[in-house]
Amino acid sequence: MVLLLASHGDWQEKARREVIEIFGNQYPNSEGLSKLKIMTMIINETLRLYGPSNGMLRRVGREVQMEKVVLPANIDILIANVALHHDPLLWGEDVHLFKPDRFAEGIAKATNYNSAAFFPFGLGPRTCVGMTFATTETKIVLSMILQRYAITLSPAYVHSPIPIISLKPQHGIQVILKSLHSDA
Ligand code: HEM
Repeated sequence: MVLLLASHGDWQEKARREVIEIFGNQYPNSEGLSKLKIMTMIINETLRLYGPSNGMLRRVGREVQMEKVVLPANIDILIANVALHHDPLLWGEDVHLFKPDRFAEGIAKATNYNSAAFFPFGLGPRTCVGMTFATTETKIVLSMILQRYAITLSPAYVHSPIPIISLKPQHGIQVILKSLHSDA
């Protein structure tokens, strides 16, 4: 998210305005966190483009037919949510662009009510148990950064997302933080 906000100053500004409107310069509180609409859109769009999970492994228990495809028993399959998150048929030709507006009216609307189009935390009974914790933590940390710093991308940054168990920036993410308060 920090990378995407560093390279999309307009969204960084929108997110900061929302944070200041809701929290001012105070620590984030739980009531305010539930009101962060712009930030929720940004989190969802970030998870769509660069979600940590590359896919989910499953063992096929018994032979199943899915339309023309037959899956034999006892094979392992990878359900690549990352492929679905980048499918132009589901998201449109601008699928590779960072456009949080897609989520302006929620996930159901963004996916055209297709729950299998966006599942960064998995689907069904094994859905991530840390989902609420992870999103709440992200909102708190990001709010506190945006209250204090303007973020720009360092010229040293080289874009190279790489799947090593989860998706990682191969060479790290170098950003420049500029304090928004003269006394900080
Ligand atoms: C942005 C952060 C995170 C993402 C994108 C994420 C994603 C996922 C995904 C896709 C699965 C499903 C795996 C599968 O079905 O095979 C999963 C499962 C799980 N996650 Fe997360 N996760 C995140 C953060 C966390 C955190 C912070 C915790 C713990 C505090 C956590 C704990 C778990 C556990 C225990 C499972 C296994 C649930 C089960 O099998 O019943 N996750 N996560």
